[in-house]
Amino acid sequence: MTVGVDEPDQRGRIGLDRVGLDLTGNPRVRVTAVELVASGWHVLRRTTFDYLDANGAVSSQQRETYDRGNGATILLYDAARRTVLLSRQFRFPAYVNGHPDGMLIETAAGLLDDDDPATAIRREAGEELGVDVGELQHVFDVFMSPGSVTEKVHFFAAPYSDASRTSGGGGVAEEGEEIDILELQFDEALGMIDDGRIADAKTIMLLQWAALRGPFAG
Ligand SMILES: Nc1nc2c(ncn2[C@@H]2O[C@H](COP(=O)(O)OP(=O)(O)O[C@H]3O[C@H](CO)[C@@H](O)[C@H](O)[C@@H]3O)[C@@H](O)[C@H]2O)c(=O)[nH]1
Ligand SMILES: [Mg+2]
Repeated sequence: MTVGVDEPDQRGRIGLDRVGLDLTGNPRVRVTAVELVASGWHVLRRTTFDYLDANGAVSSQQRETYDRGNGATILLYDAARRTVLLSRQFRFPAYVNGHPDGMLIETAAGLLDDDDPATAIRREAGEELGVDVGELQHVFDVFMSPGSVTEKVHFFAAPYSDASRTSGGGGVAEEGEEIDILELQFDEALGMIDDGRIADAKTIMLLQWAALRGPFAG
């Protein structure tokens, strides 16, 4: 028995070595082998596939992919007061790669786990920012790092108000989360992209969407 293959791992997963073998959407691609390189909190695979190029030649290629499941994120805004509600938390991968203290300012976000995107983002907005989200606006679905990471992130926006800030937020302590809640003027948040104080992709995308086509457009 191998954990994650035929015996559930710590997150209940099996069949981790079979993902991709049944793909049929692209007739130029035929997956021939999947190797589970590492299976920890997330999963690293090395996949071998035959690739038919534009000249008609077939080559065998390998790609490593990091699979952490899919995620969702949300911009919470108050259009009347021109504010947004963001989180700040320690992100080790950013810290180890040059961010001065690893304290990243982000839109609320989380992994879907077994939920659909809308359910997951309502859960995360409550856990992280203490907001009980009403009507949701779907913005777009994005592959954030398609050369190596499988993750697709579902983007949303929703209004918030004092009345919808129903709990303290702050994250789930048992999961090691410690999240500060930041309420910022929208124009200040945009300025923080320019000077690097906001350096998270999903957050920049949602703030720029809000300025271009969302609640602060025009
Ligand atoms: N023990 C352990 N815990 C981990 C590990 N990696 C993450 N965690 C924990 O797993 C939980 C994940 O929290 P979520 O809120 O569900 O996810 P997220 O990390 O905020 O992810 C969101 O932001 C990412 C970065 O922008 C997105 O990539 C992702 O899709 C999502 O939107 C956190 O408590 C985190 O500490 C690990 O390697 N080991
Ligand atoms: Mg999160």
